[in-house]
Amino acid sequence: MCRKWMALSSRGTRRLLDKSKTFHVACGIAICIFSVVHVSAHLVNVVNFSAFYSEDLPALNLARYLGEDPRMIILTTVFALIFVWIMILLCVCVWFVRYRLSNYEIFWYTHNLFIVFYIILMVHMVGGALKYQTNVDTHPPGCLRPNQSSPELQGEELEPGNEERRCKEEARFHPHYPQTWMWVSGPLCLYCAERFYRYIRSSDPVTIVTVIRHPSEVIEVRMLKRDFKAHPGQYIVLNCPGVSSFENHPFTLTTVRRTLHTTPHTHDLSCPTEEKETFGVHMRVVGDWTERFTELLLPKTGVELEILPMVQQRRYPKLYVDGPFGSSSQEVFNYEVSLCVAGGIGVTPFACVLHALLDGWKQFRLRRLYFVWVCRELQSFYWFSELLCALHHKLWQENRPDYLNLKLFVSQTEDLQSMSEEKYRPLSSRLSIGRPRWKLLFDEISNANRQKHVGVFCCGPKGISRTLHKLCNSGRYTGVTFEFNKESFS
Ligand SMILES: NC(=O)C1=CN([C@@H]2O[C@H](COP(=O)(O)OP(=O)(O)OC[C@H]3O[C@@H](n4cnc5c(N)ncnc54)[C@H](OP(=O)(O)O)[C@@H]3O)[C@@H](O)[C@H]2O)C=CC1
Ligand code: HEM
Repeated sequence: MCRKWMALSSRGTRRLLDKSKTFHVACGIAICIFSVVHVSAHLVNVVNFSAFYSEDLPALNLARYLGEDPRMIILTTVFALIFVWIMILLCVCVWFVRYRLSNYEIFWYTHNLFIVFYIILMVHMVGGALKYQTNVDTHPPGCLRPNQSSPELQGEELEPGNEERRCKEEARFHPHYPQTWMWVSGPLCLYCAERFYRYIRSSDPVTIVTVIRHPSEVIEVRMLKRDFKAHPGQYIVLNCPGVSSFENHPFTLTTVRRTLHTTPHTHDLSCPTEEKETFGVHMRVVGDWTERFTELLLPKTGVELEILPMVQQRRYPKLYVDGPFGSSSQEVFNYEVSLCVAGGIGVTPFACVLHALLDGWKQFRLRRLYFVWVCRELQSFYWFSELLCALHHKLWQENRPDYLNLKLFVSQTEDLQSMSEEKYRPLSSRLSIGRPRWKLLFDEISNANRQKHVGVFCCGPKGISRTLHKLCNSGRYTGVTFEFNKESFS
């Protein structure tokens, strides 16, 4: 979960760590499974301590007397109580993960109990229940005490020369040195350093400069922040205390830099591809956080577009930004051929990619981009219609019409209008009805790009990424390799 360190890592490491959250969940579940095994072993141990209470070696006992009720041992010894608490904390930590999407705060509060979990984990050996013998040489296991006779000799005295079987002194024991902290402290320090760095860096609020209401319940927020640097495809995490002090929501950067035209659909956009201090995100207003956030930004309905001169900054809500963090769509440029598939607002990670190409496509390894965008309504394409048309015209002017292979699909066909404005002809002529036929698309790409590695990037409803992931791994395309890169925070 050290997102910042990962954003600094090399491309190969980043690809490896791209599934960091999935890996974290797998580790979390493994921690739960092995904690159950570990605690069960302790419970069996507690029963053994009670059943095998030793009069000879009192230092080894945990029970106070033979046959003591194991439950009493658990409730009255520090070490046993500790592992009961660890399990309670772990169950709370994990149980509330299910509320992460519906009520982030419950998740966040309970999940941060991991700090207490780790502290107890590091000290849980201090009870000293498990010991090792410190004088095996002077009291070898099985040696005979002064008043003890050898069972084999039936009570007869040891003949001379056999004395070495006698114990030279009483057995001495010492609790094991607690080692848990050695295993846990490294990663924990790394994570604490990450959280501290993120806290410092996100502590000053951003300045909101523009809020735009787009069709299909999407708003765009443009912000200003000193020393903010980002690469195409990265994402930020927004926190608006006016909505919730602990909810942090990830949004991909779709940066704006220049002034807006009059209507909300046309704006000249550019992405953080050079020293820019402004950045922006598009967010679909679904769910309690985005709805409440939108009310704070645009309280009056019907306000389409609001650019306030800096001096007249309306009292927008305080907004804090954590990030930017790396994401897989940064890899789009590192393939010769890439396929970007966006479903609905899932287009946002690719908006930055398109901006970067508009700013200067020649600088990248990428030589051909297949861009497929599926939306429910025609209106949604207006979110980035200017950008798509600008890139299309630029590539035609620079005599590279084959660089961008654009396909738009509108899946809901009732009361369909067309994109009638002349300037959107490049889009309306590439618009199809219904969902894409993925196999046909992959056949087309594989026939046109023999012996190539094609980077497949997807952001949108899970159904799309599952279908594409399966196609990439289907092995049905000889002579071309499709490498799947999933984009998601959820
Ligand atoms: N960086 C990130 O991780 C981001 C992720 N997202 C995710 O992207 C998604 C986009 O949400 P939203 O805008 O509401 O998308 P929609 O639910 O509006 O769906 C977008 C389009 O995808 C189509 N679609 C859905 N499933 C398939 C499929 N299996 N094959 C082909 N087409 C399909 C839908 O067609 P139909 O109408 O026929 O269902 C629809 O036209 C969200 O799940 C969000 O979590 C969003 C932004 C950023
Ligand atoms: C001992 C067990 C666990 C510990 C110590 C732990 C710890 C953490 C930590 C430190 C974070 C990072 C929060 C951040 O920096 O944003 C985190 C996030 C997360 N954890 Fe766990 N976790 C545990 C178990 C689990 C399990 C079992 C699951 C799922 C089944 C899970 C799901 C998540 C998710 C989804 C996130 C991402 C939160 C976000 O990005 O908003 N965790 N966890």
